[in-house]
Amino acid sequence: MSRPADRLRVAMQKSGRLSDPARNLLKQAGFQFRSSDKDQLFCYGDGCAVDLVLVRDDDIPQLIAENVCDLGIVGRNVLQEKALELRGTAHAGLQELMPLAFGGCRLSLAVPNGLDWRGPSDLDGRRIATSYPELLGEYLQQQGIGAEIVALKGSVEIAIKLGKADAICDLVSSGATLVANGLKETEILLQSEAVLACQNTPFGDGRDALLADFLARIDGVMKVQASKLILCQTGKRELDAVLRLLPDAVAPVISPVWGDDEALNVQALCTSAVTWQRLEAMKSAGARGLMVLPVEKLLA
Ligand SMILES: Nc1ncnc2c1ncn2[C@@H]1O[C@H](COP(=O)(O)OP(=O)(O)OP(=O)(O)O)[C@@H](O)[C@H]1O
Ligand SMILES: O=P(O)(O)OC[C@H]1O[C@H](OP(=O)(O)OP(=O)(O)O)[C@H](O)[C@@H]1O
Ligand SMILES: [Mg+2]
Repeated sequence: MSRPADRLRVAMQKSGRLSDPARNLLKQAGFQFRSSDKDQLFCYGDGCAVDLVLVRDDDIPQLIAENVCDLGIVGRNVLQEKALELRGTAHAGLQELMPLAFGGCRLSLAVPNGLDWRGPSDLDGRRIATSYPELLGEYLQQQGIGAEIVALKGSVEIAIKLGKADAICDLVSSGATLVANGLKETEILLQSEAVLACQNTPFGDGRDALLADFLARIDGVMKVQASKLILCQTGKRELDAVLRLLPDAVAPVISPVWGDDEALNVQALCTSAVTWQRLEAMKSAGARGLMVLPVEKLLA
């Protein structure tokens, strides 16, 4: 099915963990839609050439692979599982364009608490329940482990109690579900988060320019989210030590303090986390009057 060359069609989860953050991201990037009703499954862009398709997250990679949608916001776990499934078919070629810093979780192996875990080879000849048979299969192959994969759509943790499996491979975030089921995490197969996905070949029409603009805006929002402006004062002798704690600062501005020849003002735009620990370290290094401000918009 061919897509109109003058509009981008973006697939995202209708309702679930990724829906609200994905909507917010598009909103922050200035994309608005004619309907904000969640039951409206196709939302036309309002004053922009981007339309939304709201679906189950599992369907997003296939919709992109089949050219029904141009882009998708989906977990890396779901994208990579589908990409492996489509390997060698006419619909291969899915790619991750950009991580989006929400929906963080990991795909992990877990075994009963009581089991003495020595390493992945303990799984040789065992049964492992999972909703990610492709990712698990690839891992087992790489590790040279001969285990049986028991594919389940959900509630994977119960498989051991039901006698269907000896271990599981499932998503973990807080770890509470594992604890509640008497399981312990043993190996991480994949660190996941929501990503922007598309095909790995250019559209070859007007959508390439639309995609470049779309990515520039999303990238701008991601940078603003990560950016903080730090303001402080320090002595001339302490300046180097303070700046060493700001390795991510983009061209810090250093200016004199009126009426104090020994003091300097420091203004630094930081692009990674500004934690309390970092501020305390700066204070110990000689920074005073530390202030951290959010950044609303950035135009490079
Ligand atoms: N604790 C978690 N458990 C599961 N997924 C998580 C977790 N934390 C983040 N995620 C991410 O959120 C994505 C969507 O999770 P959600 O539970 O909403 O999916 P779902 O139940 O399959 O939804 P759908 O109805 O769209 O199929 C996951 O694929 C994963 O990338
Ligand atoms: O480490 P935690 O924070 O406990 O999160 C992990 C759990 O969350 C997900 O299940 P979900 O609640 O989506 O149910 P489902 O697997 O049955 O869809 C996942 O499949 C795990 O069971
Ligand atoms: Mg799903």
